[in-house]
Amino acid sequence: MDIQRDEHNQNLNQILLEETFYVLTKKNCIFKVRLTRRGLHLIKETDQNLKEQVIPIRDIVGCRCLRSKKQSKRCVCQSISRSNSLEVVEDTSGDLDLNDTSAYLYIYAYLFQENKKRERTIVTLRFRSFDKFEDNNREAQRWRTIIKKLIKGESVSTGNIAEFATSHRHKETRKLLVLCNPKSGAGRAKDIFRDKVIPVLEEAEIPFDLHLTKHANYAREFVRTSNLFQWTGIITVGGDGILYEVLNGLFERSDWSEVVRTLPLGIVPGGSGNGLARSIAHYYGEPYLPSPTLPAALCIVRNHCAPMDLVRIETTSQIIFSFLSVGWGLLSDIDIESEKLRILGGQRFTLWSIARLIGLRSYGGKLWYLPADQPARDPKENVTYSCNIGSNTDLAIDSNLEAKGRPRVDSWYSANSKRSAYFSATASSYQSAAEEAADSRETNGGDGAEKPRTYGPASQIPALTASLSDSDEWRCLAGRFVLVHAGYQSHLGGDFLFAPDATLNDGRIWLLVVRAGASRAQLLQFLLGLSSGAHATTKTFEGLVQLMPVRAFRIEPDAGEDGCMTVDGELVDYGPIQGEVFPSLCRVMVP
Ligand SMILES: Nc1ncnc2c1ncn2[C@@H]1O[C@H](COP(=O)(O)OP(=O)(O)OP(=O)(O)O)[C@@H](O)[C@H]1O
Repeated sequence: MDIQRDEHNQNLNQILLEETFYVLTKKNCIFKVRLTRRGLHLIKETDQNLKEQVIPIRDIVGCRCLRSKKQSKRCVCQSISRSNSLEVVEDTSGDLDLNDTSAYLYIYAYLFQENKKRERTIVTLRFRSFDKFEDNNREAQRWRTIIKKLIKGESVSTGNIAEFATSHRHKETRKLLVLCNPKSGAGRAKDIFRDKVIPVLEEAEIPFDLHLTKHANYAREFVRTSNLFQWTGIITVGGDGILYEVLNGLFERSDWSEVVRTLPLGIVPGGSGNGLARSIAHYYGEPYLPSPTLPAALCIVRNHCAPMDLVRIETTSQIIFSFLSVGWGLLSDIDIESEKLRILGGQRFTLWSIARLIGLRSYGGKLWYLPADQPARDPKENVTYSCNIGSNTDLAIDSNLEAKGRPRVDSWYSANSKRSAYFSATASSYQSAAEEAADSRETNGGDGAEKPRTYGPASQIPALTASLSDSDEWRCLAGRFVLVHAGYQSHLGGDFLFAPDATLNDGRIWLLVVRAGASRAQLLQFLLGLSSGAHATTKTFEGLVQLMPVRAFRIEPDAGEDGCMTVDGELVDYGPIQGEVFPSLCRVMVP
């Protein structure tokens, strides 16, 4: 074990490149600069002593080779602030200082400071050993190429390092699609992207195509209909709503499986609800406040991805793929009803929480769930619940997806369909694909344009139309509830720590249940605890509040009552709803 660790450390500390730089402004000050797999080592040698600073590779976002714009007498190896930058330009610029044959390597890093914030640092290395710019540039390019490879996590062998400046010269293969909702939050998403993210993308030399959404569902249509494989990742700038659109647009493509496997999603928080961005920062220990955009920008440029669970939601009228939560009761009421106070920003939630506590409501119904420790049903096992799943001819389109689980009833659903005819408490009734096509022609004014279908993995649980029984597998709570909220990330908002133990791909849905009977004072304490996660451990109203990990759930509200039901903060039809987790179904960009 120790031998392995020693070898690993040796490998990390092996010198890949090394150069000496002088700082002319400081007498007798020499910097030895080394590049190892661990990072960039700045070793300051003076007459008396030797000081070393290491800039870890994981803190470096990129580096660029530049040339001086006007004559400069400084030789640099130091951290300089943006305002103190040299006048440098791209080698291709028409504004070069031809008298200066130096090549400048700018290395951009965001270093952790003692106050647990990240600070931008630029290390500038001036290569000028040779008489010709081309020769100096070759050296600078060698450093640039190897640093870029290390940032991307690619292997670098010492054997062929000499060739790196020429044959292996770095060429960026990534190109990102950016979908920005200019209306999200306080309407600052576009400015956030321009001011906070573009500079980091430029430092990392990652090209992107930016599309501003023009209306609700623009992003959904865009990802459904575009050739997405021209990009290497999809970035959303806005709130959780724009990501919800993108995700569900992806599942309206017949090639969804290839898309979610090959294109990671990146999230730049710019809306009023940024639960996933906050959760990702939490999982990776990245400082989020006061500037939540930086961790997101770092995720985008670092080329690190992690699998993320998705939850397949079935309502009476649609199939949805959800990354954040399903809500019924108090929390959804506050979220949706406070929309009219949008102008107040985050304060609207506080104000409406008080209003809802005064006019406290509860909702009657049944909550079914499959505890997380229950093993998944063997797909080959015979399914015994009473569910009419249609004829095989209806399933032809997605027959390759039918290998496991319940046959694909969802391929008949139209994403925007409002029909509730799919749900029947007494007998299941699913329409065939042919009927659906006929209906869709009617609802689309007979022009033949079909509404999009939802694809995705086949369900492993009984259809929403099938009744459940309180078996060994499924558990049931019946009665009146103040709220039921199913979340799959740690945070459901910037300051809403919903499930402290959740991770990106734990294969769990965290079900929070508050039963009717809790007093207003207890509920106030509960609501106050949401920002710190205290609600998850509080013992003061034992029995009335539960937070439990499950694999699947179903909510069946009593008929005759009305309320709010949300998926990822978006309002859906009030009625029966169920969800099941699909572990690691997509990939997201992480720090
Ligand atoms: N250009 C646009 N104009 C109006 N609405 C849009 C536009 N683009 C997207 N939308 C809609 O705006 C809604 C909210 O988007 P988003 O989540 O990005 O912002 P938000 O401020 O966090 O929203 P909310 O607080 O309502 O969740 C989404 O449901 C989306 O469909």
